[in-house]
Amino acid sequence: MSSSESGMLVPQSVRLQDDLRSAKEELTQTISQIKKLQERKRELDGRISNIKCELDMLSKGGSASAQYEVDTFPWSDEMMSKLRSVFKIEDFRSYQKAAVNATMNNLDCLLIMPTGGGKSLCFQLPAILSKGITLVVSPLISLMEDQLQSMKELGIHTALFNSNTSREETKFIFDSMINPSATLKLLYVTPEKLAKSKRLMSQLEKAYRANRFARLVIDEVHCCSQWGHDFRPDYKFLGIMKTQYPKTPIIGLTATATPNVIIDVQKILNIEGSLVFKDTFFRPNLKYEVLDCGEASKIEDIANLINTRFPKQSGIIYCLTIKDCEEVSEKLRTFKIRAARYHAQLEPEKRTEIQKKWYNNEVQVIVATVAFGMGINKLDVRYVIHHSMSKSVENYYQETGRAGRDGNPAHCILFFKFGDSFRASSLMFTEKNGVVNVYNMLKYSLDRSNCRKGLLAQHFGDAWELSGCGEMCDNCDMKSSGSNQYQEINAGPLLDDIDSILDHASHLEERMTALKLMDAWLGKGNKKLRVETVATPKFNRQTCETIVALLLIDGFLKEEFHFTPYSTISYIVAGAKVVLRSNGKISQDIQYQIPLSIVNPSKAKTSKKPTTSSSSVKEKDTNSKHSSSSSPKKSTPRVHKESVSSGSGRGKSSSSKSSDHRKGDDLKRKEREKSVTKDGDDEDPVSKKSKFSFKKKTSMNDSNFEDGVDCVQVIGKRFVIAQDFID
Ligand SMILES: Nc1ncnc2c1ncn2[C@@H]1O[C@H](COP(=O)(O)OP(=O)(O)OP(=O)(O)O)[C@@H](O)[C@H]1O
Repeated sequence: MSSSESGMLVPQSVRLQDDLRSAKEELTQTISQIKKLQERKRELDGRISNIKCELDMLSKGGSASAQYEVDTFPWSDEMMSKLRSVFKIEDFRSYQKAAVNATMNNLDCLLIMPTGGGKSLCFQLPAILSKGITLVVSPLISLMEDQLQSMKELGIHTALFNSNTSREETKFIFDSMINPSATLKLLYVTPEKLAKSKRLMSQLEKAYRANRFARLVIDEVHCCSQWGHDFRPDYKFLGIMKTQYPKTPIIGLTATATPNVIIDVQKILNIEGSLVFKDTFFRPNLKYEVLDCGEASKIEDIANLINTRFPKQSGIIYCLTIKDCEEVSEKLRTFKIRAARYHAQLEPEKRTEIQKKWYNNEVQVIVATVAFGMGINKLDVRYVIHHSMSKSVENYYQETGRAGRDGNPAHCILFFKFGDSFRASSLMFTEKNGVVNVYNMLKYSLDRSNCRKGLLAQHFGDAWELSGCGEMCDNCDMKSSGSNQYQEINAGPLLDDIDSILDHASHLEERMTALKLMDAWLGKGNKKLRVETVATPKFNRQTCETIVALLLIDGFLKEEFHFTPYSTISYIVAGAKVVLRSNGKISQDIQYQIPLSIVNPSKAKTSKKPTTSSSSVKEKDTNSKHSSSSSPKKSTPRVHKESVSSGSGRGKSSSSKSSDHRKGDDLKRKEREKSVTKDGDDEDPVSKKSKFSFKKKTSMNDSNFEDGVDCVQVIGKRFVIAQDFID
């Protein structure tokens, strides 16, 4: 029986009230834990389904290509002769012949080839070899117009059907679709037009009955899937085509599709089990680099980079928002660079004019949002620079793929700053998979040890040589020069500190932006947000920011997004894995490898890599052919390791807590292989490896988070930017 301080018996009702309160508290905690565990379950379910997709594709894809590489089909001779006489192409590139043969054999197939790989030939050649009409569904009118022009030059009769098509032209097209002696071979249409035009669908039915609907081509086929990065609702309509025209073969083309996107596309198009021809994503002439930068000198760094490494050479700079785009192009002009901006808010005529000037080299650099993209076929683009990271790895791959289409060396350079990740996630969180996509991109950007081409290959489920790309990315460059020294940091105890700060804030009913969190952790900013028992970490701000970013990616922390009337704000909260940790379900140790150049710049061995500071971007002449020819000999990487048991200065329970729940290395590794999601959606991470290392940025005093959060808040005041970004 309880008693009060005065020794009097506590009435039963008071005791029951106490019990009730305590039970309610426990219930609230339990509900919160269940919520987090459910979230984790969704993450794991997603990951499992993704792995199953990959396994499924591996088992199906294998032998398909070899079977269709042969020259014994009835059309083989004519195919080779038309390839040479009409297209003036001597021989096929890999997978082209197999894809042409498969579609000529009336089989449904998906062709995944890198940008500039030659996908168009795989339906244009069959179109002239087949009787009847090939319908090409393509997402952009400008892209269709380009193809129309090039088909005209090759003497292939092609038409485009859209809202501008005149009555006479429409009549001609519809007649040609059913007339056995018509010469029209290719008909281009947008998915929107196809979905809307009952007349076209009805005419297709007539053509089908007359055995004249030869083939359905779906360009940028990844747009069918909501898992993809460019989902277009009207692509879903294409699902009925197989039901309506079962004997007409479908060929879908894309440069970017992860295994689960491919499986999803097959389901949507009702062509499950179709052949999948998947070429390597490797573009040997592209060199990938990531440069850390501070906001202050970013544009100046880009200008210096262009003026020193790429004087007078043609390039593209991608920006996250229209405002960035305007600002960058304007500033570049002050550095005497002929730059022009390109975004969705410009009038179509203006956009065409800028594009033309760029094609003619009157404009050297196009500074663009994602609005500048599909169908860009300028061969001599020597560099694609990203002013901010892309919203997904798929976007990044597509955007960088516009470089070096002539096969000569070209550079893909990403200027990275953590704050950009928060800008991107705040813009993307309303999209399905939006935050996962941003984190995959963040992961790619942060990775300073694995081959970048390997990371891309892994993302797209492509086979990859573990030995790396041979100095065609900065990470392989670093390895070969022996300068990838790193320090191993156990972020487990640091996470305990961060968790305490977040807990404290939640008791105060304060939401923590990344900036507030960093400040409270580093003993700065609002005093009431600091936690007495949390000592200032021993690391500099950049190291701490890096650790927070890694904890976000690994699911120990999570972003939550809130709308205000003017902005969308990202707040940091504990992630699902924090509950698993405190229940001893996963190891308390979280090991990260962070380069000495960040953790301890004075100890870091100098890399041959350039940094972004204005003075140091003047680097080797890259006009030369592949850098491998001029690069120094490979040496065994000399890795300097320093182990740090805890970055926290306080004696808090961290180490004892760790040992209580310590699990095997295996479990730890497995846990780190899982990606973080916005609302439990699954996605396979860019890299399944958990070791990260990072290189020095321009200024140690820069606060990346500060910039990022500010931008997030400002962005909301300019809704048009979010619109453009999505556009
Ligand atoms: N077998 C070949 N040999 C030589 N050149 C080829 C071959 N196949 C295609 N090409 C050329 O390669 C260039 C790129 O082809 P295409 O535009 O079809 O690429 P793509 O895969 O559609 O690229 P994107 O995804 O960027 O649209 C074109 O100039 C085309 O003529």
